[in-house]
Amino acid sequence: MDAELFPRPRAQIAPSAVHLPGWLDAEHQRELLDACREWARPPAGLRTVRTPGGGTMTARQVCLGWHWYPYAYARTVADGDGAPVKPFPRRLGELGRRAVRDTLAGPAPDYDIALINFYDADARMGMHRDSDEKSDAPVVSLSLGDTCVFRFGNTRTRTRPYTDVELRSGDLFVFGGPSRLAYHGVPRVHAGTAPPGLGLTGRLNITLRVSGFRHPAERGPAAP
Ligand SMILES: O=C(O)CCC(=O)C(=O)O
Ligand SMILES: [Fe+2]
Repeated sequence: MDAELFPRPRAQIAPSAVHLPGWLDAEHQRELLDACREWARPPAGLRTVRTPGGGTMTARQVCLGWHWYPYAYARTVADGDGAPVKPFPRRLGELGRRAVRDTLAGPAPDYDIALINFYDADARMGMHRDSDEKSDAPVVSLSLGDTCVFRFGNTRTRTRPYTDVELRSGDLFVFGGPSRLAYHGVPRVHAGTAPPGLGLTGRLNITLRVSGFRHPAERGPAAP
């Protein structure tokens, strides 16, 4: 990571919601970026997500382990090329458990879902809750590339009170416990702020979740 004039401290943003700046060093960021480039390739690669209202999400996405689409999970890219979702890599599970150990007390979860979002300079993500899982295990979020504004709110409304946090390349954000279902979003990406040595134009976010699914029927509505 680039040397910083003032180190950014760890911060608790809400109960059981922790921001750990610079958690991944430059080498781990590059390794994760290389892996994301592989995962983004077809089949079951990076895609534009269409919402039921006829809109599209501006962040493009690829899923590992379980395929998320608005608003359920499937084993195949039910809203895309129909290919089986790529497996959830063991090393992401280890990374997720380490992330939780370094931020929150409590058991180390068995992660089985990764959502990888790619943001170009104009991409955003509206305020939403990660509520399609059947587990209250903490969500782990890793950022690579351009800095963004991550808005972390409350469990009741999409609006205030919320806290705007700057997430930079290598930062970790974990939210669980009473904040697991808090609304959050990305109102802004600062173009051209990625570390020069990383080799990424734009921003990648890797979100790890526990599905809690035991039976296929538990994953939500049937595929379209
Ligand atoms: O890009 C981010 O930092 C947030 C992503 C997110 O909230 C999600 O994928 O559900
Ligand atoms: Fe989310």
